[in-house]
Amino acid sequence: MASSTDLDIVNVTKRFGSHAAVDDVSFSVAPGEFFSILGPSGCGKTTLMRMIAGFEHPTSGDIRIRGQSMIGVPANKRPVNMVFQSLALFPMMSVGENVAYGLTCRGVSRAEADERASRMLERVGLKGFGSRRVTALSGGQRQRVAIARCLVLEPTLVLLDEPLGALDLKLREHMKIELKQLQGTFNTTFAYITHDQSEALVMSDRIAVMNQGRFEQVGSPRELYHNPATPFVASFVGETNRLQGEAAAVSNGTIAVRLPSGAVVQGQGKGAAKALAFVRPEAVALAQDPASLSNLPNRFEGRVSAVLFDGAASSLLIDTTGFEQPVRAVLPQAGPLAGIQVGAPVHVGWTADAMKVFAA
Ligand SMILES: Nc1ncnc2c1ncn2[C@@H]1O[C@H](COP(=O)(O)OP(=O)(O)OP(=O)(O)O)[C@@H](O)[C@H]1O
Repeated sequence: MASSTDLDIVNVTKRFGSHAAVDDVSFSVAPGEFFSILGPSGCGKTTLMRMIAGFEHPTSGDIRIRGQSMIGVPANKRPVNMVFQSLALFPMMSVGENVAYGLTCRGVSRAEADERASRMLERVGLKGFGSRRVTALSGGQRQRVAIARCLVLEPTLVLLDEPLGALDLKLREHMKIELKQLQGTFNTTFAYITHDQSEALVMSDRIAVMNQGRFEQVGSPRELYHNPATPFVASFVGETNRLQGEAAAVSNGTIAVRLPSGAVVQGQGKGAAKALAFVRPEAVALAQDPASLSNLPNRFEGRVSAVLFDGAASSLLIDTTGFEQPVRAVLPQAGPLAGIQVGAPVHVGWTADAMKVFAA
């Protein structure tokens, strides 16, 4: 029977002894989708991926690929290929031999395997590299060989386990974009695991945020960023200011949170005796004249404690009256505040809509 999904994870649990590394996780991935699983070290991402690949077996639940249950199907019989952080290329083989290897293992003739490998190398931008040693390639080129070696087998699903983890920052930034574009041109379904939120945000159609064996939220990068469902998602995805306090009063859907200093912030959401409030740095308005913030329910005075210069991503830390932690705000690119210095007085403000409140 044809399936409208490439991957279905149905109530999958994996226990090691009494510890549930993966705890009742369910999700589906559509054909051609770039789906990421994002979470901190130890949250269970690798265990989940290994179960999909067939290197590990679920304690309970089902894993279906194009509607077919994979329970009991050995790893080498699944229509799945995996790209590892180490890439696991064969250093003794040429680039072309690395890409052709999986095909010859499957009984494809040498001539045809070479032909398909060279076409695949062309598609990943490595035309003419077939006879090179893999050791004579840059980190980014090796990355592309690893992808080519995987895609040449035409898997239904490609699993990628932190494949950019070993690259330096600059190359990682570049490969993020390249990987996304490659996935788009091949229209192959990718399941990607990472602990790097910016990788996940840039590349994914949808992201599952994983914490302690469970999915906290599944959504598009925008949904996760703008409408986090839990405090964990709010703090793990993107930069944010996090304030702890107690929920004071609720009126017209706005909730007031009293900070330990007695200062009160206004936000949207649900609070309890203990509440957590989050506001993104780019939602914090800055002004030298407090009158220009008078329409904002959250207005405070402060003083710049640090200027974190990073080009267009520059930010300010502002010691703010009544706050335990400095408030982080985006450094304006133009106007009177663009050149603001440490020690300068400044007023900060934000709307109640920009502040998400959760019961702690
Ligand atoms: N074979 C195993 N036996 C016992 N415990 C295991 C085994 N494999 C993983 N675990 C435990 O399961 C939990 C999840 O591990 P997993 O490797 O899936 O996490 P992860 O999110 O991929 O982390 P990382 O990003 O560090 O690789 C951890 O607490 C880990 O110690």
